[in-house]
Amino acid sequence: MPTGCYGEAAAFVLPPLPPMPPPPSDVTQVLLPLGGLVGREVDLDAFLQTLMDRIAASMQADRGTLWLLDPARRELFSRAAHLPEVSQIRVKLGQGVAGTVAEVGQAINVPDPRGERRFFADIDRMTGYRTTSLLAVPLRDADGALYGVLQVLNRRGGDNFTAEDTERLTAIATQVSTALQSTSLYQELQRAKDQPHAPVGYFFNRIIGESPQLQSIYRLVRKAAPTDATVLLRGESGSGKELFARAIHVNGPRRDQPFIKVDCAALPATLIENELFGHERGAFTGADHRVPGKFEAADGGTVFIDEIGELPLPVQGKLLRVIQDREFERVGGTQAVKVDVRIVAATHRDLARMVAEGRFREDLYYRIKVVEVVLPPLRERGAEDIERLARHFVAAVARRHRLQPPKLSAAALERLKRYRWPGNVRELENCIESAVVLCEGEILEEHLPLPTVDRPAPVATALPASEARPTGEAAASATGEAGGLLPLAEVERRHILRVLDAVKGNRTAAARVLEIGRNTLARKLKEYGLGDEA
Ligand SMILES: Nc1ncnc2c1ncn2[C@@H]1O[C@H](COP(=O)(O)OP(=O)(O)OP(=O)(O)O)[C@@H](O)[C@H]1O
Repeated sequence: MPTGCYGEAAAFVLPPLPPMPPPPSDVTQVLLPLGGLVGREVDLDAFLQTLMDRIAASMQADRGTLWLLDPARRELFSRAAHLPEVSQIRVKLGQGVAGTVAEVGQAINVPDPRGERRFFADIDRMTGYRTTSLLAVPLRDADGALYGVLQVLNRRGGDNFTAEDTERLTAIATQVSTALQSTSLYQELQRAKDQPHAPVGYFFNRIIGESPQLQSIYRLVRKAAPTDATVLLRGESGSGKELFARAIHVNGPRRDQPFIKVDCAALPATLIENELFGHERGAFTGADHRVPGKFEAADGGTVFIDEIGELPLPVQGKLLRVIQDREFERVGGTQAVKVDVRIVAATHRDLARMVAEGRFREDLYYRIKVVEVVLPPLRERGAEDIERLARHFVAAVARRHRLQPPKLSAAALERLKRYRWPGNVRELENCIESAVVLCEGEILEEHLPLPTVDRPAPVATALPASEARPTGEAAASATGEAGGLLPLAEVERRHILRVLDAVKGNRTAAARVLEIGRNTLARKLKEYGLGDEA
């Protein structure tokens, strides 16, 4: 189960949740509609969130948590929480109330956690939340095997949960189990049983996409993630390189250690070495104390080197040494510093060509591309993936801005599918965000901030995928409004402005798409009278 998507990608709008509905007399009234949601839902996170919101509301509880079992690590991990303060919590079996429920397989009702030996106060410390009452029941599959725990916290009005509440939550748990068993989440848990060493819970659930291209990437990433292999991610700007770099980290053995990103394109060449390796006191004027670099900060974890193609040649040599010998010297230092890091790198450039041109070290190139993952541009992932992503972003953005999720009109959807997305998923996300904020009720074609003239996708591109540059809308036409031919400088100006527009004014991303430096871009914008505000 690589993604948060499953089932038919049909139109999905969460029904509005009343702030505090009275407890329904019949449990089925709370959860019956959820069965219908499962088949239609396009975003697993959104589904689980709705589920927990409804359970908390129906139990008169302040919040609820869905815990799932990771059999390899003998741990429970929180998969969805009503108002979660931290993204994921893990507890050992037998630890805390939920861990005890998972171990003994029976419901536990804790009226007052203070002085309750099974209560695990660390969680409150972690979240800053004060638990005053707690009820947790086991989740079992159709065969009766325990695979999780359903928990609610702090009954409203300061009351304790009653024996009737325990019965009610147990009945809800049976229904939740039925609903969950038709999701890919449950299938992932089942798969984990056959692979006792593969930890679960670190799904690619934030990555949306089911196209064959993405499926083969999930397979590759699933194999590479649990190892320490260096991974090179290639793909256009906004195609999801960083997202996959994080997925590799959290699906691997270093997941509890730091993930540190260094963006070589965002730093002047002179500062990159300092950023990566740190410096000793006195290394240069103003260096009045020793500063550790990103490699030291990431010790035990992963360093994500974004836009590795921008790494100056001398720094490439130093990086090679880190990969080979796991050691380096700080700037201005002579003493070797040992580090234990995994390296994941990304680039939109054709590094093989840079090697041939002498701009990238061949030995480093082979060292970093032990596993190479090529992310397709969005336009090559097919209309269905665009639709899935669009629906996912509509729901996510509406949630983020506390708005009612609007519907996407058929014409708007068609438009999204035809557009060529030079800024890839990032551009789609930004486009949907602005449409969600501006529309009322329904996203219509006119809410989408896209160029008005859409051209059909070219049949084939003469460039290799890694080098393919945006065409279609992003490529400026050589003719002006009256059909007369334009001077080269004007074509360039229009093209730059269109790319900038496509990446929502993000200059770093625009410079990357245009394959020019940020400074060059800034200079050109100044020439166009756009100065710093562009
Ligand atoms: N498959 C996907 N599912 C959901 N969100 C995605 C997906 N791919 C990308 N995104 C989102 O799109 C945005 C851009 O992705 P990301 O930063 O990973 O791209 P990138 O290739 O690293 O871009 P750049 O080269 O410009 O740094 C992010 O907000 C990310 O969460």
